[in-house]
Amino acid sequence: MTTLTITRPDDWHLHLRDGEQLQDTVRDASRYLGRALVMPNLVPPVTTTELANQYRERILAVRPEGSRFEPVMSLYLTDKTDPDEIRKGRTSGDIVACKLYPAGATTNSDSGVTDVKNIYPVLAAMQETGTLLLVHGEVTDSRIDIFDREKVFLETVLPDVVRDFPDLKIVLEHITTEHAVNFVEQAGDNVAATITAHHLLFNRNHMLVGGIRPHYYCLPILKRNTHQAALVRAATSGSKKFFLGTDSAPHFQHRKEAACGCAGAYTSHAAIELYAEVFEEAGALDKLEAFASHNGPDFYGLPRNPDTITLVKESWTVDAILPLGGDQLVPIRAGEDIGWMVK
Ligand SMILES: NC(=O)N[C@@H](CC(=O)O)C(=O)O
Ligand SMILES: [Zn+2]
Ligand SMILES: [Zn+2]
Repeated sequence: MTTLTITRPDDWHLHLRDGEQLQDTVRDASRYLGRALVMPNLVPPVTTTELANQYRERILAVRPEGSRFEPVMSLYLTDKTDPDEIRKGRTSGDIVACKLYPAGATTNSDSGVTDVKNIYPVLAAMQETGTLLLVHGEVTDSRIDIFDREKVFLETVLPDVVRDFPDLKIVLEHITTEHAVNFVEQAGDNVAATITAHHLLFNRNHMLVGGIRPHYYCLPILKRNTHQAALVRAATSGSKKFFLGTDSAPHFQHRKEAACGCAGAYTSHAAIELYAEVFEEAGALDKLEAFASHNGPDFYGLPRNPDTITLVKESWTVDAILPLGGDQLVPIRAGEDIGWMVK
């Protein structure tokens, strides 16, 4: 039996949602994660330390018995975010990062930032306090093709931010292109990226060949296979600039299997197992620990988890549907097998 023991992983990009959905998302997150950076795109968004603290309490309240899973909280930036709110969040100790959603770029981003220049005083406060900037890196200009939106963001928006805030720690979230890999590799040590399991496993053919498959639809959208290959190379390279962020984003089945379906893929039920498949396929299982458990906390300036988990090479079948707040969702790999299991 093949086993793999690694430092306990963290997920640096996770959507736990709220209300009745929380018990289901937190149960999956608690399976083996030490921590998760909890995304603030609730409705209404988590824009203040007070809202983040309340949200954190709601998450902790539904942790399964005995779980030590720790949510790490972030704030949602808007055109109106007050720089003092950043200082408050940092000194009160709990806010380690803020999320930049270009207005309209993705699920629940309507209150996002309309022009990055509007938040320059906020970015200055973040740089000063060591608060990380997490970026959904896509432009929203309707004239730009959806498959080019990440690339254009990297050409037209992010270079200014990197130049104007040389000490700001920036995480380019859920990268999907070779352009993003190159951008991050060429930037200084203050720039890193998260990579999802689904962008490593799939490309746009999985979503569009032989019928349109809404459960593969997420943002940034799956790209062509050459980009997928670049992501696998980056994740399995051993570079400290790339780390695990699932972007597991639950939506009800009926909201995805619809004429206008929601963006988001759910992988929390099997995330580390899916990453293990990718790393094994790439002949790089020895690099999984750095990607899943070391690079993230090192970049965030937080301690690595003190204990380990063990993965066993044993096949199991994913349920066709999973519960979500009294309704249901269709997870990635629904009804299919996965080759690794958490012991
Ligand atoms: N990734 C997605 O397609 N959706 C995310 C939002 C996001 O991370 O962009 C969601 O909240 O559903
Ligand atoms: Zn996003
Ligand atoms: Zn996300």
